[in-house]
Amino acid sequence: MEKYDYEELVNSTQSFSPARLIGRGSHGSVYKGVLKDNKLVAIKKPTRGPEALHDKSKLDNEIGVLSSLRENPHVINLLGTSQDSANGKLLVMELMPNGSLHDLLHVSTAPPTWPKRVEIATQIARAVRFLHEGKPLVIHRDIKSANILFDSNWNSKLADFGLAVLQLDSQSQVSQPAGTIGYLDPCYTTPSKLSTKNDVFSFGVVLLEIISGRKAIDMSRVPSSIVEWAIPLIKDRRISEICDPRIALPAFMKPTIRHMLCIAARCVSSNEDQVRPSVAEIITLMENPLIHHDRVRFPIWKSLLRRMVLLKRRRKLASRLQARSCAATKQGDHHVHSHLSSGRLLLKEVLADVRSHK
Ligand SMILES: Nc1ncnc2c1ncn2[C@@H]1O[C@H](COP(=O)(O)OP(=O)(O)OP(=O)(O)O)[C@@H](O)[C@H]1O
Repeated sequence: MEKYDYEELVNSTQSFSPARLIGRGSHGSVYKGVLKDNKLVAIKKPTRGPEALHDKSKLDNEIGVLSSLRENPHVINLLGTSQDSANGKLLVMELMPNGSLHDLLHVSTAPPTWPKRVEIATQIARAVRFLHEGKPLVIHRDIKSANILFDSNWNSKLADFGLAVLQLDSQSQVSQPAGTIGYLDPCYTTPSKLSTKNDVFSFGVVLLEIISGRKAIDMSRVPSSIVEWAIPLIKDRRISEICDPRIALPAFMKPTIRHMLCIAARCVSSNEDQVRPSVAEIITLMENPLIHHDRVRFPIWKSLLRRMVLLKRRRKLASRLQARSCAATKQGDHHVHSHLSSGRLLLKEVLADVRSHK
């Protein structure tokens, strides 16, 4: 991890000018910086003012957690830090120029396509698995669409580790429950309830958000919570009512989206131990189509039914041709008979029949 000279960061952001401000979070402001070698970076600087002390500890925590992680394609990459006696620590990370998933879903006028939504969900799940299976294990505690950012190739990465906890850290057991309303696991009520399943709950909310295009909490609707709204609809299999109405769901995507909604419902279940899956299980479910219960059940029945119908038709046709063959033999029509007995005519007719019913 690089140690940046504070003056270089000042110059790279035109003295932290408002023109370079990307946005403000709860524990700092993020600026776009252009380093001497023209490399583009994002620089997080604690906010000044009465909340500065709190901001500083969150920023320190973010630096501590990010610097303990190996590089991962779906987790924001920490490039380095800088220290200034007056301004404290600054965090330098890769620049994510395409904004957040929150903006893509709720601000942009071009909502993502259905395959893109599935890709985003899969990439976030991979990021969470990396954190949960890593050494040390990390619980993010603030998985939400505003913390999922897009790089120049529109790949998603999980960012904002201000609330994250390292499970090996003895302090982690005493952290007070924290997160964002709407994404926060209702089972996480005391410090001792901290677990990876808290992140799974938040991931489930993000899945619902990705599929519906609805905000986690929307005060203009009843119910305002996406979980309360979506779960009864999923149970009643009213899938089309959940899907983002701004973009038509193609038929070929329906089984996948139905399957993803079933995963989301399990993620937000209050039965943490038996129903809520681990993120490893979520990825297995997402990546292995054989476990796509909904996806498999209907096509298998459909194709079995279709095969039975075709088999019946073939048998009928075969017996018709058999009858014609007998008649031709009786009448001495050897031309027709030779074709029929060699099976060529039979095969041709059967194929034509099958094709006409495809
Ligand atoms: N690496 C980055 N590249 C580009 N933009 C970023 C980067 N990191 C953060 N941002 C943007 O900077 C703003 C502030 O981010 P930050 O992570 O501090 O807070 P937040 O996620 O918005 O809020 P909170 O900390 O309250 O959860 C957000 O608009 C975010 O999208």
